[in-house]
Amino acid sequence: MEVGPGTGNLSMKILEHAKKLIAFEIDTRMIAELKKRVIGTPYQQKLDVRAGDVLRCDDWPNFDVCVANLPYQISSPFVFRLLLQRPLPRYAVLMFQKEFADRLIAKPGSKLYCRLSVNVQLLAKVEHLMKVKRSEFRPPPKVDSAVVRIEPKNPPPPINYKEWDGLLRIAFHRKNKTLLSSFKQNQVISMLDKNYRVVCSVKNKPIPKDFSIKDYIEKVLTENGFVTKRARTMEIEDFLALLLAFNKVDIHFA
Ligand SMILES: C[S@@+](CC[C@H](N)C(=O)[O-])C[C@H]1O[C@@H](n2cnc3c(N)ncnc32)[C@H](O)[C@@H]1O
Repeated sequence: MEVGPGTGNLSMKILEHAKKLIAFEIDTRMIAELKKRVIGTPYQQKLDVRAGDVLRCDDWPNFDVCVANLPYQISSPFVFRLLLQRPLPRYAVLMFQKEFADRLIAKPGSKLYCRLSVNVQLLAKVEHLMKVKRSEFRPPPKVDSAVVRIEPKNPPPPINYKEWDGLLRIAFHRKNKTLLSSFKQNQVISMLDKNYRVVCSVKNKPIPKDFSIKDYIEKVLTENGFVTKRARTMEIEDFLALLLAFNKVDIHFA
């Protein structure tokens, strides 16, 4: 599958090697151009062009490899849509704006390490393949690009993704602060208090009169060695351990 065949040569190159290419394209002129290129050639049978917004298409067809020269504004939703695809594709080779690619592959301790890095690396192995300088294009765009290989982990980790992302949002809100300070924000406290009370009422678990979610959270962080940890240096395994520690005592993020 390719997103946006456009007038570039990417689709033609894929058609040389692929058994079949399903290409999504939003621009009708691009669709006409691509169809014109294959008409009467052996590639015509291999090509299936789907008109419309790839992100609005609810049922992507099954595919094993995805190759796309993406419009950069849809990079993030496209990657997550790809990682939610079932059955999982074997891998994707995608071109992104360089800064976005750098965040995808960033490791703990790097300035660029962020929620995006952790979320994608939880679900996939991400590898930088090559830089593509702006001067390689005519006319040159304003930004450099990079090609990245994304190989989804199969099977995917058994995790409640909403819970996971809820935890990361708090931890990365200020990624240089300690977790203790991130979890002491009023908004965070009131959200976690609300969630805790819902869980307790569902479980018929009594809540002591002098209960303080703030103290409860601090206790979990302390007992599990997370009080002074900072999101920017935490490994995926650390976040998984933290989520487990919170969930064990009925603190939930979604
Ligand atoms: C960066 S160009 C790549 C063109 C071509 N693949 C190439 O390599 O030369 C991105 C293409 O994606 C198309 N496009 C933009 N947003 C899209 C969307 N949401 N769904 C499908 N195609 C889209 C644009 O019309 C454009 O043709």
